[in-house]
Amino acid sequence: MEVTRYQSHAVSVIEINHPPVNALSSLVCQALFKEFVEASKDPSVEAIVLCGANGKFCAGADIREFKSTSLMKTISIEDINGNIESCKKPVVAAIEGVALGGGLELALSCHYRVAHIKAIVGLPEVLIGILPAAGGTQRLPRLIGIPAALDMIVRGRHVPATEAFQLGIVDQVVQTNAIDAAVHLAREIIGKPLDNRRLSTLPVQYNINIEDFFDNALKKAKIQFFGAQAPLACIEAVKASVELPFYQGLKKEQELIASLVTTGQPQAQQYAFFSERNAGKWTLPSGEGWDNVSPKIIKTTAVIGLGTMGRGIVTSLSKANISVIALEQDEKQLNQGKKAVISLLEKEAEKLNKQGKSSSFANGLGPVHFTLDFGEIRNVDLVIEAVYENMGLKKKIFQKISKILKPDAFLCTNTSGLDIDEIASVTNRPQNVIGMHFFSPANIMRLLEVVRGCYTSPITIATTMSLGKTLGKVAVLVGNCPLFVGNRMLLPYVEQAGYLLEDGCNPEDVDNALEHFGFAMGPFCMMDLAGLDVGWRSRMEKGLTGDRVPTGTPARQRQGNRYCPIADMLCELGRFGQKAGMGWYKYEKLGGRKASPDPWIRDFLEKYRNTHQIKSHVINSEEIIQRCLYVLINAGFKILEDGIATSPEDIDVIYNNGYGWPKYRGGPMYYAATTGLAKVYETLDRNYKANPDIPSMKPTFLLRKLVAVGEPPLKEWKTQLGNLNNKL
Ligand SMILES: CCC/C=C/C(=O)SCCNC(=O)CCNC(=O)[C@H](O)C(C)(C)COP(=O)([O-])OP(=O)([O-])OC[C@H]1O[C@@H](n2cnc3c(N)ncnc32)[C@H](O)[C@@H]1OP(=O)([O-])[O-]
Repeated sequence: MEVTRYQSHAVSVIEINHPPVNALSSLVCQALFKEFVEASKDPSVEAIVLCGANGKFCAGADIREFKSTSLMKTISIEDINGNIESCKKPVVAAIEGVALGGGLELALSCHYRVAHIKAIVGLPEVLIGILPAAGGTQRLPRLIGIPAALDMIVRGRHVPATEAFQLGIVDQVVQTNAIDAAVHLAREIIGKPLDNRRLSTLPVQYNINIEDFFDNALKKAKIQFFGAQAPLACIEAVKASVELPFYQGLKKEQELIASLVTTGQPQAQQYAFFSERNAGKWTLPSGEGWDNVSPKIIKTTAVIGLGTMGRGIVTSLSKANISVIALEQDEKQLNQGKKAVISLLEKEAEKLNKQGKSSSFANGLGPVHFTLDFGEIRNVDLVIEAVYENMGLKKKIFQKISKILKPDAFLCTNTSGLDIDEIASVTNRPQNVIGMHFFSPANIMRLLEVVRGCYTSPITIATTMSLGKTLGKVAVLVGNCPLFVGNRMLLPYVEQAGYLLEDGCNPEDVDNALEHFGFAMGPFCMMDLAGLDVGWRSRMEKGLTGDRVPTGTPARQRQGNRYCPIADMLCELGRFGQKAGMGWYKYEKLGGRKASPDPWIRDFLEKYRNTHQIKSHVINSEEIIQRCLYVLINAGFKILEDGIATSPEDIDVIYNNGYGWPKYRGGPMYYAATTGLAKVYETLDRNYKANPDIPSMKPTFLLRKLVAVGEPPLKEWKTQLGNLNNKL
């Protein structure tokens, strides 16, 4: 039964029961409508309470039912809302757990709302590419005013119960059972007037210049959410609450949602939503996986190395209230690390404070302990090594700690691309060794690549994936290969960006095209931020530049393939990016963030092209996007072929959460599917034939095969490979 009803004296309690989150599916809507009508007609019922089973009010419309072209149901959520709001008997919502999207819209149509202190409310539809189109954009501004409502709706913010009370969204916050409290309130208000509790009948109150306010909001949103259509539609809908009578406002919501669907963005964002949830459902070829391997509970941890990554990881663990011993090799670095962690934790506490939440670290370091003594980590459950990327150093540390730690402790390495098996091979428990590739800043970025080596046991995977979730990360299991998934795909993308400079572009042409596509940052801005010396050092280690390049090697060639040495040349001149005040761009000062195109670079590129007799040509944005993205996508197909990622969805989750890919485009593999695999294949094939010295352009076997079999849906791509390879 999706909806049940029972009576407590004169109060009828209607409970939504649709696990896991009581989403409003068509069946739930029909049942809710029916039960509500019956309760409202029943003469023995004098008041009604709406609630959700299993400690959750309702997470909104059932996203699984959204079809690509229509969001309509036989009975819409707004049909139910209208009925509730106009009911002559008082209706109280008892909010436990979550009241999100259609769930909050349902609660807003009730005459009163009681929330449990731990509940959260919000209208997060914007995050899945739509708007709160069941009256949310019309009722919320009438309840809490335009600025507060707009902020919640445009950002899709989750609001904790205490803040919801301050804003006036809920009438009571209780520490005990919210349903009992709602029933109690319902009894008290029987027979009392309800006219000013029906939000649709109230005027929207404001004392601001509405035209200016919405113009500014639109301008800001166009910058902040560049390219995304849903935030703009949300603003238009809230504006309609002021300009139009309530029922016309509802019509406007419907028009806006219908027009959003035609952009393809809701479909992409809903795909991203479910991909993210599926990423946690890892399964090995052996059948062992998330649903049959139990993780070990991790209570105590240690982090070795307090550089940028280590500090972020310590902060992350501490935020999750997991005890952590932070270890450094000398007093100076320990103190610097400690200062940095304190400052990060203070910022986190401030953030929580603003949300009305308390933190265990508000007045200090919470569960963090700093030490120079390896002996102190002896009894921890799990260690994360976060020293800099040097195989020799990492192996030394792993050898040492595997002798010290208790036998069942887990050993994790934070690396962005080193071989997990080589690191594991020096320990006395390779089955407990795993990669945890955090992204910088590690206390903020949501992505975590969990890297399985060939020895890693299922329980080590389960424990690390579960720890990732506890830390609030989106953990994705990947296989062990140089650079893993995200960075491996980035390599040909950055390489192409270099070739584009040789062929006639300036850095800003490439960045502008890709930022216009929706990336948070183009490749040259990204390199300036990360520091050009990082890639330079790695190329030196690989013998691509520096003393180890054999004499006589042509400047623009390595092992017979095309090579662009421009980044190396900038590094030789000390142009390391933001930290040097110059890189691909110039900056206002050392460490400055405001990039301006540098005439010096233009000059330099022109001379470079002359020296190498390169005929430049005008390159438009479309060519820039295709050249950079298609090689990145091609690398994604190779990763699937090699069994390094479980699915194209996992690759998209990695790009959406760690590489600034615009979520409204779903991710690179989803983008390839919507662009058309044949187009991607043909473009790559043509470009490869013209440039056989760029191997990353050669279409992969999987891409070719998928085109040959008629471009099956993304969910079926992996089945085309059979059991070719699986490193997971
Ligand atoms: C018509 C226009 C007006 C109305 C529009 C709307 O309401 S739009 C909606 C507006 N509402 C939202 O956007 C809310 C979206 N949801 C959330 O933000 C979070 O899921 C959460 C905070 C509710 C729970 O977080 P958590 O970390 O505790 O858990 P978790 O995230 O892992 O999810 C657990 C399971 O529930 C599933 N599932 C969840 N929600 C829905 C749904 N609405 N539908 C269907 N399924 C949903 C989820 O897929 C997963 O399934 P699985 O993999 O087990 O088969």
